[in-house]
Amino acid sequence: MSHCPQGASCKSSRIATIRNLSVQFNGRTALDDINLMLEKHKVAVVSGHSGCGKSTLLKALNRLNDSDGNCHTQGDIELMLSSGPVLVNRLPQQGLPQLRQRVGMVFQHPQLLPGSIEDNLLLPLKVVKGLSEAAARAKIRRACEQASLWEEIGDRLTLSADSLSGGQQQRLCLARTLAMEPELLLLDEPTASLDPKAAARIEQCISQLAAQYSIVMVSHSEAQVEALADVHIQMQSGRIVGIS
Ligand SMILES: Nc1ncnc2c1ncn2[C@@H]1O[C@H](COP(=O)(O)OP(=O)(O)OP(=O)(O)O)[C@@H](O)[C@H]1O
Repeated sequence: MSHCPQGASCKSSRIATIRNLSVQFNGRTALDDINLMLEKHKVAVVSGHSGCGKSTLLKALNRLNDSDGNCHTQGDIELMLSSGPVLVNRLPQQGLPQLRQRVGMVFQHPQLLPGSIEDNLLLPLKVVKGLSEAAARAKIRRACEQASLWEEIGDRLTLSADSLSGGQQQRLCLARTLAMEPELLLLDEPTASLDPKAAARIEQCISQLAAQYSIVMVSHSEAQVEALADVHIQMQSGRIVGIS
């Protein structure tokens, strides 16, 4: 990744600038000429009908669409990270693990690794970040606290992650992502598979995290848009049709 030569760009209030972004899968358009600016430390909520391109837009920000060999992306995404500006679509393959640390993602359904709660928290820190066991352990409590999970799991870290409730599993995924210290947090319908009480816990976390992170979140819930969105991005058929 390129480094900012102490330029004003690092101090930009913008976390992402998307220019003329189009994405096709197998030649079919999923995103069509998206232009968008996202501000730092704001929550942008993306909504729109099923299949309109919301997840594709999120995944474009950390090049996750690339994992599908039939995906073709055009246009530019510039991220203003603490290390300097990064042109996402021009990063070589070997830059992607670092990009995905800086731009963390939580998916609709909890994506747990097989193993214990602490395995889930420690493994990415050790394998992806290359931290020692002690250094990795030092990070997990804070991440769990940020995800409002520590009180519930702090004394049972060695239990299987499968033993947690759906809402706890999703907050574990959030904690695992936060432990990697991302700058931009992508949340793809993080409450979709949860009951209202568990969803409310996650919403509470998100509103607290907003002070510290730049967040782009997909939601179908008008109440969530109302409660969480600094910016509401409405999509239709691969295009942005409203920003409010
Ligand atoms: N890996 C893929 N391979 C082929 N087509 C894909 C792939 N990912 C997405 N698409 C297609 O791109 C379009 C946009 O999909 P996307 O998942 O971004 O929609 P979405 O708005 O997030 O939908 P939902 O609300 O149902 O999750 C859809 O037509 C979808 O079928």
